[in-house]
Amino acid sequence: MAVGVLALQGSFNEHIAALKRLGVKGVEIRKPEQLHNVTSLIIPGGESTTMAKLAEYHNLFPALREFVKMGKPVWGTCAGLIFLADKAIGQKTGGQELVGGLDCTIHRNYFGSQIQSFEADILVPELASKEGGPETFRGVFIRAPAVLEVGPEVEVLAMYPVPSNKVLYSSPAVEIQEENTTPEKNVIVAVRQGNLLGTAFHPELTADSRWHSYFLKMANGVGQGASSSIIAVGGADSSLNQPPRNDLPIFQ
Ligand SMILES: NC(=O)CC[C@H](N)C(=O)O
Repeated sequence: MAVGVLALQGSFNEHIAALKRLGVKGVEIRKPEQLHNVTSLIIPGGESTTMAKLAEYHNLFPALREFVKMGKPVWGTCAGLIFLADKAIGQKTGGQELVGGLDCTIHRNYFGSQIQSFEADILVPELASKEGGPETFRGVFIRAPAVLEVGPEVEVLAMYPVPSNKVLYSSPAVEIQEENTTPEKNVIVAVRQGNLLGTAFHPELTADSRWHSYFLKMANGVGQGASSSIIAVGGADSSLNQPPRNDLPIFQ
């Protein structure tokens, strides 16, 4: 079956295009019953409060929670990561509904407002060991969240060293200090807990397909003996083992 992409708001088209580059069909999901047609799901970045209101309007929360509980692979990028968190702080007044499932606390706008958005190369040891290619990945952080605390089941896949004079929110993240440098806080920006994957940045806005390829392998149960369930689309390179394309971020 195909990969679903929650298509209420945000960068769902970009995820579908990234999947297509890997030869996989992404299916837009707007209604609860459409989740029956897919075996995995991407929740894109966008604006989580708006996305939550739309999800509520379409009565999607119970079906999304059920999808997560059934152990189906779900990847949340940015606002999608906020959706998957068990707890979010920095929410608008009145809060917002979350899907939950990922045992962590997220700060919704950890790095500040829209104009504090940035790009940075982040170290991605787990991704590089599974997908090959460079040890770093170009992280596009757009009014990005960060993970403040994780539970024991959560695997940290990437951290970003933020100079502590730029840290807007104090968290128990690890502090590192070298001589003659500004102390840095290592902030968690990518996590995995079983079937759930979360990235605070936007891999769908870069030409490096390794996070999509990594998720497709989760979705295909590679290494767990499950049979392949992803639909390949014609015309694109359907190999998931192709060397990563690292030419540029789509948006620079
Ligand atoms: N690029 C993004 O998805 C930003 C998410 C944003 N911080 C929110 O609250 O929704």
